[in-house]
Amino acid sequence: MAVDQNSEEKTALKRRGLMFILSSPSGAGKTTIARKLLAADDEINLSVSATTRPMRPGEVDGKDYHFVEQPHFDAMVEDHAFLEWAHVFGHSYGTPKAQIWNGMKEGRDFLFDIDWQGTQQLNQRASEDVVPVFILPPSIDELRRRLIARGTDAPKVIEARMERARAEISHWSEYRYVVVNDDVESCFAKVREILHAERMRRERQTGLVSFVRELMAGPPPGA
Ligand SMILES: Nc1ncnc2c1ncn2[C@@H]1O[C@H](COP(=O)(O)OP(=O)(O)OP(=O)(O)O)[C@@H](O)[C@H]1O
Ligand SMILES: Nc1nc2c(ncn2[C@@H]2O[C@H](COP(=O)(O)O)[C@@H](O)[C@H]2O)c(=O)[nH]1
Repeated sequence: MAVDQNSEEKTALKRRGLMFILSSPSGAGKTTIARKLLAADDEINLSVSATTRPMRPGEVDGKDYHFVEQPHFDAMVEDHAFLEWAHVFGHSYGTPKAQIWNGMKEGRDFLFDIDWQGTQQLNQRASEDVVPVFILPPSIDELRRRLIARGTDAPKVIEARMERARAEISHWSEYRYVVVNDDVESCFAKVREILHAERMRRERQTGLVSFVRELMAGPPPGA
């Protein structure tokens, strides 16, 4: 029977999907980097969280978040519908399970914009598939400037986010990668390199063992 060499190789080198997490104190720029990654990379999908916080101008329900009322969120917690969930800045946020589990099985990658609490929970559930990246601001003053310049939050909300920033940053060492977002383009380039390198990890290439076995079983050199 004729063997399609190309399709056989594609099957052999198929890999597991990964969970690429971006965390940072609010305003450091993870959403900015996440959007650039999604625009540049066809193979990564955004994990769309559910949240009880009000929608910001420009946000789209179902695209940026699933905006839900608290009783709806609580019912999803009861139904174990979240992979992880947490209270952040007085609101509830969670990652719906179904979209991720099904996609991961098909080898798709997901991008998560979640905090350290969610990262800890995902690490407990699926540490082998998780790639945690922490984005740091170049300084605390610059973090405040960015939150103000974003213009999406009232001064009281900005102060609450600033007060929490140090607590968020204290979790930096729980992440495999840490990148300072001084310049957007250079931060984005580093994050993209991390994604590319993680995709190539031996453990993620599920068909590698059989591929190498077949490679070694071939005729010896010069035969
Ligand atoms: N390197 C940078 N230099 C200057 N401004 C930046 C940089 N990166 C992001 N910004 C700006 O800072 C603001 C905050 O960025 P962004 O919304 O991406 O932060 P975030 O970490 O996702 O915040 P949150 O956790 O609140 O969602 C935005 O107005 C964004 O355009
Ligand atoms: N643990 C989780 N944290 C999440 C999730 N979705 C977003 N977040 C984090 O919340 C804060 C605030 O986000 P904002 O959009 O209101 O500014 C930020 O740190 C996000 O990373 C989630 O599903 N789980």
